[in-house]
Amino acid sequence: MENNSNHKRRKHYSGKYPKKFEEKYKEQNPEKYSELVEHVVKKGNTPAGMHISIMVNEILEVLDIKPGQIGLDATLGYGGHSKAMLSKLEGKGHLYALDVDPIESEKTKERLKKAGYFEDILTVKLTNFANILEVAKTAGGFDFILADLGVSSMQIDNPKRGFSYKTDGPLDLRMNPQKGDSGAMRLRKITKEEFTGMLIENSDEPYANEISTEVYSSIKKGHAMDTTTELREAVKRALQKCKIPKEDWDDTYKKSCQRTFQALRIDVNSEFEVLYKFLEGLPHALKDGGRVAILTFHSGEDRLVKQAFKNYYKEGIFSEISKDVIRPSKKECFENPRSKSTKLRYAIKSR
Ligand SMILES: C[S@@+](CC[C@H](N)C(=O)[O-])C[C@H]1O[C@@H](n2cnc3c(N)ncnc32)[C@H](O)[C@@H]1O
Repeated sequence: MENNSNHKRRKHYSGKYPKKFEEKYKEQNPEKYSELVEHVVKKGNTPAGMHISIMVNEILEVLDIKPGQIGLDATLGYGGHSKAMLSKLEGKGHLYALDVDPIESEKTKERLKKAGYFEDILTVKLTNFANILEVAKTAGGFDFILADLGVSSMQIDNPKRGFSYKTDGPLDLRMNPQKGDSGAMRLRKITKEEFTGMLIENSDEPYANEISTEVYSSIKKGHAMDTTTELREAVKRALQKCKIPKEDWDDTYKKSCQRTFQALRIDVNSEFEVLYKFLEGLPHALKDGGRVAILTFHSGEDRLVKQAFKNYYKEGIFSEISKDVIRPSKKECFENPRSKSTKLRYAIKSR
């Protein structure tokens, strides 16, 4: 009889289609299963392990990239925007691309290499965009800069990263899991009052006090918030005490979970602080006449960008700024629902 002890069977899932991230191994291998990946995208979903870049055409239009220019993608992610910007360089010039995520940026670097983008045209750096001035010094200033803020779909969809309340995993939420405190550690270190403040300042959470009271009474009873499920369940218990009308329950619960996880993520990754530093360095990093485009995903981020652009315009540092935010088309929102909350602003540095 044949010895099959070394033979590994693939994981089985119940039902016709895989539901869990780790079961979607075909989607995570787009080179081998390109037809399936195309099918998933056409249905308006993001394949596991992939990120669909947002407002690519609008960004290319405002950045007006010319061959030979030097550019910065401050948030490399899956590399979709980088690829689009590189194609505009037509093999001449250079693109610097930054990310803080050591896991995904390494994969993206390899993917872009396979697509023919080597170190002569592309430099990938594992660094925070708060360090924009150091990178600009090396590059000699930038003709164009893009920042697509927040997290990638690869980060959100991987339960091990702990970004989503929808799947069970460790309450991590760090874009770089090798640095700093995880979400669970942060909750252990701060007070109930600090958590309330975080929920209000970072996410405008209307049930901030109720949620932090529930979270900290659970922690006091010895139930550490170590997993995404534990935090989600604490949000649920808090809202159950708030007498929310039955017809509003699903929406309220979903939004409070989203806002709670967002608030903690912003805190864990110091997102406002690093954006502030990036915006502060921006005028010095851009060459005269250089262009910048920034995609934001929540009002706190957009407020910071809008204010900085307005100030630089008033001071004469920027010659043009977007009058209003530019939003994704209806078609894009339909094809990629994750683009719905996106706001794009651009600016041009004076000559
Ligand atoms: C929305 S995704 C970018 C997607 C990318 N534009 C694309 O086309 O695939 C945001 C990325 O920025 C990274 N990121 C977020 N904050 C950062 C920061 N302060 N410095 C560097 N990278 C950051 C995240 O790790 C994530 O990979």
